[in-house]
Amino acid sequence: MAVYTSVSDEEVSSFLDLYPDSGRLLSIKGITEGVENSNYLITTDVRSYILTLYEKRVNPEELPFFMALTDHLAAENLPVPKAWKSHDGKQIQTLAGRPACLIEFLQGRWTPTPNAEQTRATGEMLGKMHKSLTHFSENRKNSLDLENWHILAEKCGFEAMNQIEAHMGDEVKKELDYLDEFWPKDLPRSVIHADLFPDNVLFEGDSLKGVIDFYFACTEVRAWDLAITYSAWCFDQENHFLADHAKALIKGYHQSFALTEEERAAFIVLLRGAALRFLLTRAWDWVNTPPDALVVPKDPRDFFKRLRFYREASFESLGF
Ligand SMILES: Nc1ncnc2c1ncn2[C@@H]1O[C@H](COP(=O)(O)OP(=O)(O)O)[C@@H](O)[C@H]1O
Ligand SMILES: N[C@@H](CCOP(=O)(O)O)C(=O)O
Repeated sequence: MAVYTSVSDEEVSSFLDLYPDSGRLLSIKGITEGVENSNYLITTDVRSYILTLYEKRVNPEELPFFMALTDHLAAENLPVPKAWKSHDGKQIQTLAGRPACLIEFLQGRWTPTPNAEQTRATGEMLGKMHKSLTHFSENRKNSLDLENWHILAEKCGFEAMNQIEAHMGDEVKKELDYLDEFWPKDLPRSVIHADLFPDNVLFEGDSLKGVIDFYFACTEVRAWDLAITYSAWCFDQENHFLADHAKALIKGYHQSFALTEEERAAFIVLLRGAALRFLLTRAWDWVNTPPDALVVPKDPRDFFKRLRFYREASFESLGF
């Protein structure tokens, strides 16, 4: 579920009046997918829109960065949703007491079980975004970097993680020590998507129609974005490694952008960092989401299993 803030027909009609040629409101439908913000599908007699109301996890001061990022990628014909501009040129408004944007609606649907061709297409699109972002000059600090993984792990509690699954907390502690020692410091950095999971990529058949949800985008080690995407796309729902998906993802990425030798050499460390980052944010939500909450927390054990897989993996088995 992700409809935290309710809006009335009257509020949305007045909101649409702020935008040129937005049309007459026909319907408002709350979108239950997603976890961060409230999203509505708005249909008018002219077109469809996504109305996003930003909830507590997005800092309103950072919204201009996200708008500049999607404007930059869209200007290079990449399929990302731009925020519409109101009569007075503003992309960010207030609605129902929350910062709000009217976002371009993209066709397509996400798939929970992507095939190898969809995975290749996603790698190719990630490479295109990375290429485009080599000349994007804005920056945003990663609020979920190695330093913050330490803080999050302490806040979660190693014992609480051991309760989620035996040894989870102990292994997280060891992994943090490992990453402190080996996390690469000198790899190329740029703005990255940082959350390119299957639920953020829209397809019609195998044709990639859109990339959404840039609200974790930040300035980071660029190849870590590929490691995050790999960790999200190259395992099945029982967390078995999908070697054909891994090969396809890397092949697709190389069709539009190249990894350096140093990035390839560091890739297992980057994968371990990706698995730990999602293990920790999920563990935090797991222990802090009340049982009666409307949002179902995602399972941290998935990334515990993937982390264990990476610790045992050889470079040759990774699909390069
Ligand atoms: N621009 C868009 N075009 C079409 N559908 C979208 C768009 N943005 C979001 N959606 C739909 O809304 C869902 C939740 O959006 P998302 O940005 O992932 O939310 P959250 O930030 O809360 O996680 C997506 O899975 C998708 O179905
Ligand atoms: N991709 C993350 C959760 C972030 O949620 P999103 O709905 O904004 O993509 C995870 O799977 O842990």
